[in-house]
Amino acid sequence: MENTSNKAILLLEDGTIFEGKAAGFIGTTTGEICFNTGMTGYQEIFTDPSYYGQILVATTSHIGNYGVSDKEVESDQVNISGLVCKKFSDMYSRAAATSSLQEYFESQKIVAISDVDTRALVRYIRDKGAMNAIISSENMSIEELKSQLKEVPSMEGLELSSKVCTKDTYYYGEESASNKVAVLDFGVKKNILRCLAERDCYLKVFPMDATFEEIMSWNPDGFMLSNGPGDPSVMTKQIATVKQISAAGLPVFGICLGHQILALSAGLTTSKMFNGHRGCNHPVINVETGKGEITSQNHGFVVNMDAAENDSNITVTHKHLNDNTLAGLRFNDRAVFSVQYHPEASPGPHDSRYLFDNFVANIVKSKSKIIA
Ligand SMILES: NC(=O)CC[C@H](N)C(=O)O
Repeated sequence: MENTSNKAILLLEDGTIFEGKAAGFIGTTTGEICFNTGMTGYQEIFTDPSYYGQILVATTSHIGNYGVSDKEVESDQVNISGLVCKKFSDMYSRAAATSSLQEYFESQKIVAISDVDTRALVRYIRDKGAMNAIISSENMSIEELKSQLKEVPSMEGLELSSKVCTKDTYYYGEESASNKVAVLDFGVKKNILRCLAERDCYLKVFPMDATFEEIMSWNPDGFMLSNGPGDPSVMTKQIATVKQISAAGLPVFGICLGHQILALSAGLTTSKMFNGHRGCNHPVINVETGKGEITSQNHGFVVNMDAAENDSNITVTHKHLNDNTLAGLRFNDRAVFSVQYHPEASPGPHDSRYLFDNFVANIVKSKSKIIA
């Protein structure tokens, strides 16, 4: 059934329908539905590679009102598969903006639906848990959309990093910097690279299937394991490479998917959460210092707490204060640590930036030991 109005439909896997208005590119899109509670930073969210394959519901009521800017991207493309929002602004107001969100979505073929009761939708998903969904602004036949939706694979068991990670190695930062960090790219956010380069690090970014030998031949001083989309438990090859990396005796820092892969490489397990954590005001406690941190988060899987707490070589360093899930860990016998959240968060919060300082301090310490 062709759409002759500007109507759009959001259909959830369990048959629930939300109606709204077409925004962005006119078309049909599918993915796992999730919600982000951040009040700002929509362009950084849309371009975060960890959102690949997901339909995002923005709980903040205005999207598009400050336009988009070439400088506020976490990667070179929009990675969400679609957007659901309340008000999709036709107008934007900001001197630094380079175009409107509508133009940006049209150019990247991103389908959106606006004028949805996002409060009701989020409450619904929160009660029912993560599920797949389809948005269409071109086809109004519920039966056709239902059969298209049935073909969409579940996020559980899905490897998605290969869709977004670099295909070729590249360098980032100043070659004259004091520290060489090898970044294993599972879908890295640009701000992770910026945070390291700002701290006197020269980076070589490797594709996710790079071997340990290839990475070591660059002679790095430390390793960054990046964020990324999909289910970490099926990334067998990367888990094995990370096991070799963490045994190399050099400092390692893992963020989000990198944290999960590091945990799996140590024999811990991960599970799919009923609802993920996505927003920029997630409270975490640093168990070792007793200090609270407000963090930006975006994850749908989590490292299981019990096995981590019972592992004699692992210390759980951070916990999420809303649900007590594992938010950070370190190895007891080496300078290897990781967090489930985003210390590189842009536009913020910046409470956890100290983790980059700790990582670089570990590198400096490890180099001085090697020289001594
Ligand atoms: N931001 C990330 O790296 C996300 C990790 C993983 N894909 C998850 O959803 O839990």
